[in-house]
Amino acid sequence: MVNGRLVRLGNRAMRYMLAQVAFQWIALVANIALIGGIAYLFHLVIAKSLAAHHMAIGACAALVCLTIRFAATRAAAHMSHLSARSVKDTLRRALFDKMLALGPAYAQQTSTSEVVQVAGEGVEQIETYFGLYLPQLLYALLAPLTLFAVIAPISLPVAVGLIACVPLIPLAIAAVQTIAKRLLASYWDQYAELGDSFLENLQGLTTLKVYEADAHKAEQMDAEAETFRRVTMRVLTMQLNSIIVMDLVAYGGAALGIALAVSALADGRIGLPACLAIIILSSEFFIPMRTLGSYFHTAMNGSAAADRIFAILDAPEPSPGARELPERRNRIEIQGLSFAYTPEREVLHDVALAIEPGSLVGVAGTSGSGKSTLASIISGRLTGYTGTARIGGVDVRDIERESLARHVVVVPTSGYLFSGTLRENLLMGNPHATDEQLERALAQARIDAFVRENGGLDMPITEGARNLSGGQRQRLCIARALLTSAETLIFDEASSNIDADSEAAIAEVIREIAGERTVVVVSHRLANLVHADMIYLLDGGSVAEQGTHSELVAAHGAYAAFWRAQHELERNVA
Ligand SMILES: Nc1ncnc2c1ncn2[C@@H]1O[C@H](COP(=O)(O)OP(=O)(O)OP(=O)(O)O)[C@@H](O)[C@H]1O
Repeated sequence: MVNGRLVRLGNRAMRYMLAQVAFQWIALVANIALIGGIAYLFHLVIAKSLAAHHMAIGACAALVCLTIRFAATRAAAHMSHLSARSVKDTLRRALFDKMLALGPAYAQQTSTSEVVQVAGEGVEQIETYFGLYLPQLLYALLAPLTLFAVIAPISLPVAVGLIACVPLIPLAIAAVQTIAKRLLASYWDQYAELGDSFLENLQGLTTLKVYEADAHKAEQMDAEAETFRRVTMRVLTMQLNSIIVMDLVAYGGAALGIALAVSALADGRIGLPACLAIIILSSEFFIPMRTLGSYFHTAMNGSAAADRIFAILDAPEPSPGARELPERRNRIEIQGLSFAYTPEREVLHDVALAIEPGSLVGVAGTSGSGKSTLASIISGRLTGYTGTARIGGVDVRDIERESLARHVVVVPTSGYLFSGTLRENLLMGNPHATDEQLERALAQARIDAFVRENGGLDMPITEGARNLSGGQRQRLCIARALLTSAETLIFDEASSNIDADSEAAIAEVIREIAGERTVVVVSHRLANLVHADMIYLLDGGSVAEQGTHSELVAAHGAYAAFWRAQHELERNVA
């Protein structure tokens, strides 16, 4: 009934929870005092000794009790809010820290929609667990014991009869718990699946429209939504059924208490005022347990959401390196490097290569040969490799993350530009850059004229940079990369999918910056590598050939064959 790990995580909220229970208990005591007072006045009425001053004292006492009850109930609600807020804060912070700790490789451990779901809806569900369920669990233990202590001196058999029924509710809860756990795990699976499809279809909506596949995808999503609806209904049915069982126990128990009190009255063991007090208090006996039962289902949902959060929090993190790299002249050296995304298939085998500081190195190969994987290893995004990948003599895994990020910058096929102004996007490369430096980088990336004509550094960038062409976007990303002080720039197919002018401009930039910095160009298009000091040709995850362009062409091997084929194709197209 209690998720130990979740409770430990919400440790900070514990004092609010205890305060909440204390306030609930004070409200209960005020209620008991009020009922006791009413019973006493009733006793005076029966005894025909009720005087005016009794009425006045009674009214004052009732007012005090009601005020205390009201204030304590309000304070308990406030404590509930504080503990929920503290837990939400802790959980969201833990998830956020985890994402940062996983770094750029987080997508290998979890999906974006899963993180969004658990951090949003999942954490909200856990709020109920801490804000309502756990305090109620404590209160539901405390309240019957308190009432037992009050009723026992009046009538021990009635008190024993009432308290004997109380454990039936937790027993009913425990009975449904196993079913509920299985059902809720399936509920969250379906929910995450639906979220994944929704996000993917939304992101690919244009493609779906272009290929008129949206109707088919809509049907698939309808089917998934229907499965989710069914599992939601099963969860609700289970919850309603168990609430009925708990109601039967709660109201049956209260009825038993009333019956016992009336029979004690009939036998003359208690008087009418005591009987009246017991009748009112016997429902109080079960209300806390009954309320606990109704919170239980939301709490179970929160507990199931917590399991998903823990799965993310438990994802193995790349061990943080601590070594700083020297600012300049770092040689990149790879030896016996192998890597597999999944145990069944190795995508890099025994790769060996060296990249001299300030050189221009090309990595060529057909699609799927492992070029981007190699780039990701050098930039520290993939860490689960065997063999060595060293920068400046230090294994990439041992380099402190920020030092590595300062040293190696990857310009991917389509870099991300954020909505805002161009200046804001460029300053990500170097927050201290002056306008002059920004303009110089734009000029170096051959995009300055376009920027000048479109509002300069304050030109707006819309969401997803949709107001720019692919080539413009790419050149702006290159300008941003140039603003960094990174010694090594890796262009991973940075000029694919763009117009010929942009491609030529990017090739020129790359040649210009080589020498000042180390440049690695990953490209399946060999024309981009002609000027490289060294080219490595990957084939099926291994280095098949290496040398300069002219050496490789002269060798008449696989590179030469690719070169001739690409050359031929481009001439025919032209
Ligand atoms: N995240 C991943 N999970 C599993 N397999 C992957 C993943 N990324 C890449 N692969 C596989 O690893 C192999 C190498 O992929 P990689 O992207 O490094 O090739 P590439 O040479 O850069 O290809 P391209 O030129 O098409 O970009 C491919 O067979 C691919 O299917």
